[in-house]
Amino acid sequence: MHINATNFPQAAQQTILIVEDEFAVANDLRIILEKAGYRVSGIAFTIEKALEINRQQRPDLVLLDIHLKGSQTGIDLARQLGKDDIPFVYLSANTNTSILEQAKTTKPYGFLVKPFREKDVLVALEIAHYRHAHRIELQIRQEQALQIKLTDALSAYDEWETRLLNVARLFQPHIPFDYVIMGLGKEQDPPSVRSYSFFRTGPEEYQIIGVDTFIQMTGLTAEKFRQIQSHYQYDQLRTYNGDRFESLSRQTPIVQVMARTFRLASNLVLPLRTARNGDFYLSFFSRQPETYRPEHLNLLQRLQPSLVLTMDRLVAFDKIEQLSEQLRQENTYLQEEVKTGANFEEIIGTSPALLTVFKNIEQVAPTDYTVLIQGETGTGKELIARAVHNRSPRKNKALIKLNCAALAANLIESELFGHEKGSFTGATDKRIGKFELANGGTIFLDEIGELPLELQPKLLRVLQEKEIERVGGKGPIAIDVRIIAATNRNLEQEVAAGHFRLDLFYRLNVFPIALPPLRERKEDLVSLSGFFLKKIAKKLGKKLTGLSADSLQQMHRYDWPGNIRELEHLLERAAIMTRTPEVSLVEPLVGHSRFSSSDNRALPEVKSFDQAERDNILAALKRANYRIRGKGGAAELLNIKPTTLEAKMVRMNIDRRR
Ligand SMILES: Nc1ncnc2c1ncn2[C@@H]1O[C@H](COP(=O)(O)OP(=O)(O)OP(=O)(O)O)[C@@H](O)[C@H]1O
Repeated sequence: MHINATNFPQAAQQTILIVEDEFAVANDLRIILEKAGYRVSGIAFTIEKALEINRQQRPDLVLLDIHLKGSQTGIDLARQLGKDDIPFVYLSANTNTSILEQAKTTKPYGFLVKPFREKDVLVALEIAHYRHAHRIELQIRQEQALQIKLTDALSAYDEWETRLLNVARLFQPHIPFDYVIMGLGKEQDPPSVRSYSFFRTGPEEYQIIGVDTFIQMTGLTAEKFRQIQSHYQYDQLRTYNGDRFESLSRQTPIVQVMARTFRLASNLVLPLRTARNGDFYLSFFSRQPETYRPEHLNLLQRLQPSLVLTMDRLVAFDKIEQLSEQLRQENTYLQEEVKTGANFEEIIGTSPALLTVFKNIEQVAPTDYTVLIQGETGTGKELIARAVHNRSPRKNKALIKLNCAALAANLIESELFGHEKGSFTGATDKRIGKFELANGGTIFLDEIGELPLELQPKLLRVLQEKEIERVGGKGPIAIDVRIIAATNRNLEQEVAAGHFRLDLFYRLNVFPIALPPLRERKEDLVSLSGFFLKKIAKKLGKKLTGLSADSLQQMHRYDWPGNIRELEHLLERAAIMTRTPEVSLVEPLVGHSRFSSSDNRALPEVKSFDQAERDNILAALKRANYRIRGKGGAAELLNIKPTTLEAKMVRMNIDRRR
């Protein structure tokens, strides 16, 4: 095709400035342009010269070489041209990616790669002219497309991390950055949304910087990180270039640490304050000191309302999702509780020892203090825990019970703190742990003395930080849970023996309640027996009026090592056997009086505590024909819960099927 002014009708009115320090190239260009009907306002070898020519006559377009002699490059001139709204097309030979990236941010109207053909030049000018004439319309269309893509990326059915990484990718051509942080603000709610940051390692590659990686890279301690992170301000849409960035970094330790670690030199913050669901923000950082310009601010200002709406909606969905998951699991848990019949709360007794306990409950229930209930097995520790919960402001939320002795060693952590899908073999679904389930309510840690040593620091962390971390999770989740712990062991002795951490003991022992054994409140025997007989009569469908005088006398002489649970089981056995409404004990209660003997001549053999416990379990298993649960099972004979017995057997390596 022969090219002249007729093929490019707009050429006749156009004035072009050529900024090029290679004379031969500049001259070729001049010839091409003039032949096509353009007017060349001048050829400049330097930026200064170009500015001077422009002052005399404003060109319609500038052809601009990126590499120029002198300290300034074509990119510097491009910034000025952008401000003056003069369109320009870059001329470049082979250019490295970093220069090209920078050039792109100046929003050129085209690129011409040297060496170029005449036709390439004229077509590039034609397109530049068209784009400049329709730039507002084009800009609106591009922004709309970006807005739609951002909303799609944020709403995708993916993890937050993936969604936000895609958002970062979408922003890159418009808001250049080397490092970006995206996250929910200080009132972090719901816990599934957190801060995410991405470090650019290549044109399309990003490294995800999680909290752990960040801590590792910066050399901060977790504690210090938390502390300085909480001071980060992001409530204004602002750019920090050059000196302003340096002063920001001096005033804000977290920015200083990031700047040092990732060699950052400028920052642009976009706060996204949602009406209902906390504050979100995007913070872009660049290694160039003057990256962020008014046009970036303007673009973000225009995108801000739609991003705020999207975030508000998504976070609300997340909250609903989380609440319904909690409700679902709470429901399953409560159904199981109802089935096991452990849901009633009637504490029988008027003995002074028990009245002191009642006073303790009244005192501590309305507070949020951690309660430690200590008492022998079967004394009613769980009942007391329920009573504290039911009299507390948390009574309408769940009381979640966790038997620390009955946890399978490899699943304890996931049971307590939950896990993310795929975090270990067999974790096919996300699961909420007991702590999260108890959020807003109370968690009852039964048999706390049995908690394995290696798990104790984790529990301590929950108590101190009031946050948990799911197995395979992305970060801590804030929780609001009241703790009630119970044990039949002497925890101080356990601490002395090195089985229990002292710091955890102090953290739990905030408000101790000592539950007296039955032998110290025998005055309650009559009312307790009456209560249990009524319950048993209903269960068995038998008429039972009370206990025989002889049985009551025996019961008063007895020491009740298994306490109230033992009493309940004893009465149940007697009630099953009885043929009359008046119940008599099946076997006489003798030989268990551990503390009444003063016969020093025939002292019994003394075994270590562990050996005695083992022998006792073996004896019970043998007598129960190796049956653990149910009537006459080993657990009942030992007066402990079957789950506790099973856990003890695993720990002591006792085979359940002899
Ligand atoms: N004061 C009481 N009034 C009525 N029932 C009671 C009382 N104390 C305990 N019980 C009953 O005795 C049984 C054992 O109580 P619980 O399970 O609370 O004991 P525990 O101290 O938690 O035992 P363990 O140490 O074995 O866990 C339960 O069935 C409980 O309802």
